[in-house]
Amino acid sequence: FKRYKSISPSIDKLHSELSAIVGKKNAVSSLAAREHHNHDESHHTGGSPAIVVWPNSVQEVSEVARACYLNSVPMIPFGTGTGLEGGVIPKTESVTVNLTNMDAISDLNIEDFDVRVQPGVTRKALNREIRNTGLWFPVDPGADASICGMVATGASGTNAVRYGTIKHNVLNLEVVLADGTILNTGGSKRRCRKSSAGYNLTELFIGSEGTLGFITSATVRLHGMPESTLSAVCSFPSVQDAVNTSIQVLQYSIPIARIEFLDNVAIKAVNNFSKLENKIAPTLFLEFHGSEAGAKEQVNQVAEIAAANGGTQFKWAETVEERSKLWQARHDTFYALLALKPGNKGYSTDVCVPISQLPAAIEHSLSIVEKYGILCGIAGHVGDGNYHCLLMLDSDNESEVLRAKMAAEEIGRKAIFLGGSCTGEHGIGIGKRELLKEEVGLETLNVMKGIKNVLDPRNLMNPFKGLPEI
Ligand SMILES: Cc1cc2c(cc1C)N(C[C@H](O)[C@H](O)[C@H](O)COP(=O)(O)OP(=O)(O)OC[C@H]1O[C@@H](n3cnc4c(N)ncnc43)[C@H](O)[C@@H]1O)c1[nH]c(=O)[nH]c(=O)c1N2
Ligand SMILES: CC(C)CC(=O)C(=O)O
Ligand SMILES: [Mn+2]
Repeated sequence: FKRYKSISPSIDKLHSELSAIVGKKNAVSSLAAREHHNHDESHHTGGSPAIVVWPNSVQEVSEVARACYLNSVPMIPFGTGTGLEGGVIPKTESVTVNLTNMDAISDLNIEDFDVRVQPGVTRKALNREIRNTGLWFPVDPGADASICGMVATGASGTNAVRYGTIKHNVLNLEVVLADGTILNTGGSKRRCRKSSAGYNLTELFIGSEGTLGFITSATVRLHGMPESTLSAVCSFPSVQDAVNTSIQVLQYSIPIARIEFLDNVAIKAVNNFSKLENKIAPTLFLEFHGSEAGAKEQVNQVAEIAAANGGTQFKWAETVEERSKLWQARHDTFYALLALKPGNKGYSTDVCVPISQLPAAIEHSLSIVEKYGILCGIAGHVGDGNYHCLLMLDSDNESEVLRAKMAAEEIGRKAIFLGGSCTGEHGIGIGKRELLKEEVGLETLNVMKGIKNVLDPRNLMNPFKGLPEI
């Protein structure tokens, strides 16, 4: 294989130092390793890392960080590479730290509903491991992402309306800073539901996108498995009718577990891709959790609201297999939409607005994609006010790439105008750094910069991501 040829001699020196820490086979600069770590699932592009390392323990992560710090070489944490904002893509000569070798699940406290996971543990692996305990970890970004990666991006998914986002499900984090310092954000061994002790460093690291340090373990909350689960699909005469239904469900405080919106384009795509036969219309995918009586009561209330908004009768997923097929189809919406234009890349927006502003925001988004002539499907976690316009683009077509970028920016800006955010769950990454400035304002951005400066004074943790240059 071709080894990486660095422009700076310090990279060769660093490679020897890293090999001494993690072992020769875990410090690699082969083309295959570099290319495996030069992309995520987004349309974003950039360079490849100079070296990829696979540490096996928090002590090794700390020593790796120390070596990079002393050689002033940037570091990029790598989870499972399912991110949608280019967060793992090097923008300068860097070392990528792949954390998947650290895959221990420990400290499972069934009575307290909590567990500790290292960065190599994905949400599906955790749920497999605890399946006989009656507990589960509900945060589900569709992809089988690492839980620490989900912490790093501030992820959520289809269950957030009932169980909260990752932010609501983290109790403590173990973190390694750029200079190798190891700390626990809530203090060592802390795993209580509440704490008012000092600044909330745990939340500081949630959504930090690898720019403040490595998350080397997360203590997360678990939930009791519902006694009864019912899933259904309901279609509506218009986008407004579907969205109004979800707003009213929330206004009536119905504890719905999932309420997901798909527009006509997205429904057509998932029908083709996942062999479903849904009516081509604005649609809600719904799920109800509770006791048998409780879930049925929710169903009756939501059915009444849906009918008042012109919704069809619920089409039920009757068996466990049908239910998982339905939700797999929802999780595959990204790939289903891409299959509409083979060879295209997907550019996903991720705005989140106060739920009352959803109809105006979606209507505006549709007018924007029409204005720029971009094929787009919409999928949304409407119960959270969060939706994605998945813009399909031919990355060789410069005009289309530019138009998609302008459309995404206008959609993000409108959400900010409506009191919302340019990103509900995917993060800032490479593409939304300017929008972050508009969203939080210069004063707040300056405080963020100050925090970054304290934790990473040499700007070595995942530079050119998240915060814009001021
Ligand atoms: C089909 C499909 C569908 C979805 C999604 C993806 C795909 C492919 N996602 C996005 C994605 O799954 C989500 O952002 C995950 O949290 C990324 O986790 P990875 O482990 O893959 O992080 P990945 O390796 O991609 O890294 C992402 C960022 O986090 C940093 N990072 C990763 N691990 C770290 C660690 N241990 N310490 C410090 N920094 C770390 C990286 O440096 C990078 O900046 C999503 N998301 C979502 O919230 N809701 C959704 O509905 C979906 N849906
Ligand atoms: C590309 C996006 C549509 C992925 C996502 O976040 C989702 O499906 O909810
Ligand atoms: Mn999503």
